[in-house]
Amino acid sequence: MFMHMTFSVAIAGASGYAGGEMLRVLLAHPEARIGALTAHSNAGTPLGAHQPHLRSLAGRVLAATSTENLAGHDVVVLALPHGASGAIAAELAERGDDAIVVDLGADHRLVDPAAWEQFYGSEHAGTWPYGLPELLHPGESTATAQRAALAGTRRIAVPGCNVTAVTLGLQPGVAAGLIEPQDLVAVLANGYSGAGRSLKTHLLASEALGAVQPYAVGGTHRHIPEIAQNLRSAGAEAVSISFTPTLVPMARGILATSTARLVPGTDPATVREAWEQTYADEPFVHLLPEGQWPTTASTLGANTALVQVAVDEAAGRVVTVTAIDNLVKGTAGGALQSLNLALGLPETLGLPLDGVAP
Ligand SMILES: NC(=O)C1=CN([C@@H]2O[C@H](COP(=O)(O)OP(=O)(O)OC[C@H]3O[C@@H](n4cnc5c(N)ncnc54)[C@H](OP(=O)(O)O)[C@@H]3O)[C@@H](O)[C@H]2O)C=CC1
Ligand SMILES: CC(=O)N[C@@H](CCC(=O)OP(=O)(O)O)C(=O)O
Repeated sequence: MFMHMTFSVAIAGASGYAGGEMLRVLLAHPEARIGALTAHSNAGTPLGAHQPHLRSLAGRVLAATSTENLAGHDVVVLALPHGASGAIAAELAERGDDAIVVDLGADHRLVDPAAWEQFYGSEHAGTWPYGLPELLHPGESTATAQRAALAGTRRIAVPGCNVTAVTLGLQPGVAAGLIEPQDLVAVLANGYSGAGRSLKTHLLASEALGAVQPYAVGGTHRHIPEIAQNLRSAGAEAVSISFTPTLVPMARGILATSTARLVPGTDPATVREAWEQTYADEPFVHLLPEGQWPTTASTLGANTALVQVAVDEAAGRVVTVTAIDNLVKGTAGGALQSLNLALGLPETLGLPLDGVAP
């Protein structure tokens, strides 16, 4: 039994996809009380004009994203383009606001400022505790490692959605020393909502439907240093990953297929055991029974990651597939899971384990 701990929460960027999903999961959380909802170009317009599926607050008028409007809450969630969240977080801190700040954007995820500058081309905002409770650390169980870093924290850097999928797929093999972290390949099928509402307003349905399109090819994607950082945390000395995302005609979902060179002589049963042990007690990361493969459709609306692993003995490689809903386990659900830990609430409180199908 836990003590009730009602908290007020403001969402900056409530007109966007990530902000809208954060609001949806928070509306189902028994302890959350929705405070300010803010936007940028859409400030002054009703929430229902942008999030028509969120009926309970459809008439709420969006305020401008400013520290004045965001101050005075227990929790502030930043669902803003990278750069904007770093600036607002710094202003809130300067003002002395003592809210827990949850950044859904990239600004505070990377530890290495040089990696930030190389991939984002701007000054690094800083590093916050990383909001992936299941992240492995060598020699520590998942129950104690990243969760200990998140318990009671006042700042949470929520992982990139692709990063969550690839990290959860590969980290058991890295931590157990069964795969070569310098020979990794990941290819992802991504739904369009991952690109954000405002980023691709020019896209025509006639171009998107019926086509699969690669993007950020050739080692340029901003999630590469973040994946490498996670796999180093899981025990890799150095990481080399070829990472290729593709856009597929679906609204939500990520299917990440990652392969890695198997350490020669490793028994396939040992591989399965490593993945099984890693996720045996995880509430939201589920290794499927042998022979069943994850699909994005079975994660929609849920804070669930479905994982499978197999050994391709002829190729000498491990193949692991992870499916998530990019907006739930990949963003808002993962954020709320970490926020529950920060607040001392049960980690699973208010979070959907079951999805929507068909
Ligand atoms: N979509 C996804 O699956 C994921 C997104 N994220 C991250 O979440 C953040 C938001 O992404 P997403 O919701 O997809 O993007 P959207 O384009 O859907 O929404 C962006 C939001 O930010 C506001 N905004 C735009 N420009 C500015 C600015 N200069 N200053 C302040 N606010 C601004 C917009 O307001 P307005 O509508 O009024 O212009 C809108 O509310 C990003 O950092 C993204 O990388 C992280 C993981 C996954
Ligand atoms: C389909 C699509 O474009 N997806 C985005 C996911 C963005 C994301 O996870 O957000 P951050 O910018 O917060 O890292 C991408 O691959 O860049």
